[in-house]
Amino acid sequence: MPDLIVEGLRVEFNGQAAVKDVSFTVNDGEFFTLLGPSGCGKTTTLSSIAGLEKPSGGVIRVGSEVFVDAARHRFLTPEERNLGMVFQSYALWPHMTVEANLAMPLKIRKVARAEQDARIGDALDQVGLLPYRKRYPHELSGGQQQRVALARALVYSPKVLLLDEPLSNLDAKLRDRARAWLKDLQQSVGITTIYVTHDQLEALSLSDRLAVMGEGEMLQVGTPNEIYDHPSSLAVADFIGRCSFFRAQVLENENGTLVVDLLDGKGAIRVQSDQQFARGTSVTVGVRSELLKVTPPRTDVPAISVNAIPAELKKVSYVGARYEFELMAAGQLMFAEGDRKLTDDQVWLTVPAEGVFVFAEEIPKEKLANDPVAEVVS
Ligand SMILES: Nc1ncnc2c1ncn2[C@@H]1O[C@H](COP(=O)(O)OP(=O)(O)OP(=O)(O)O)[C@@H](O)[C@H]1O
Repeated sequence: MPDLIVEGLRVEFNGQAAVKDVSFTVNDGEFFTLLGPSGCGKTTTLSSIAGLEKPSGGVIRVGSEVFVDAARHRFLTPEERNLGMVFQSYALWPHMTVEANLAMPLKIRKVARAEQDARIGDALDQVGLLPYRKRYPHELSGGQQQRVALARALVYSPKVLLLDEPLSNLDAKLRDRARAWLKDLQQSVGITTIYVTHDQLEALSLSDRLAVMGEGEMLQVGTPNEIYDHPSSLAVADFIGRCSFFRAQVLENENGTLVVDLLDGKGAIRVQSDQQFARGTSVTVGVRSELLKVTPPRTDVPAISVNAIPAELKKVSYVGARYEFELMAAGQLMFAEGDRKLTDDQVWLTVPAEGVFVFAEEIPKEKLANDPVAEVVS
């Protein structure tokens, strides 16, 4: 199956751009995810590929076939594109059996009766629902209905599969199982898939590559590891995983080691960075919560690490296998994790020298500790 190419996509609603100059390529057989907060333009991008929105700019191609070329006023209809689609609401026809639901797209495409039966059998087998072909949707669980919706999207061998938050109606446990099952199915069918979600766990676990979107733009495209370990901006680091941020100023920059002064007068920390910053540059240091270490006040931390700073423990949450901590340190609200409960108010927070991010960007105002949200949390 061919690659999908989106170039310079722009979509406007009432003169306002919901998608601005978005470009990406999805490789043959790849599971590619559009990830981002609500309203950032994921569904609009997917709908433009499906032919449900009419872009005002850009080109969309699958292999050599041009679906959209806005400058030339070329827009194929959804039917001409032959793409499989599954949305949040499965939209099965309630008065039709499972097999009748699957037969519908084949009838529309005028597939011969004998072939219809064979294809329906194959598609139901793929999703593990062959024995359920005579049932009606209300006789199936939510997860099973979701599988029928997927079988219906696969039954006519589409070029590309488009999935918009297809697991969001399932409860947490079922969702975990459905995620594993969906990945296996996609790999066994080998179909190029574009998946839309705002759930980062889903995106990281399912995708070969993903695109993080923000306010109608592409912020970063990469593998889950690239995006988690090397976010290109503060916004991406903040959206993926849980990150704490320190405002700092560069004191020294030698051989890949930065010494940065925390701006609340609590001292300096040393971090590794392959980026060059001039002395005096204002930077933001980002640290993943799982890398921040919290230790009780009795521990002689300064002897162990130069990167230990005093912190005030604000909140402890038990989340099963571990504890999550919210702390105030260096004038900022911080997030950390640990396997032991802590009860002291005053603790040490150790920042690792490696694996941190240094951005030449200011922390957005709403992230600062004195904003109303942070105050409510503390
Ligand atoms: N038909 C429409 N008319 C006007 N504005 C729209 C329309 N559809 C979407 N928008 C606006 O375009 C922007 C992008 O919407 P879109 O649905 O693509 O976001 P999303 O990232 O998929 O969000 P969510 O995760 O909440 O589904 C939003 O600001 C939305 O309000």
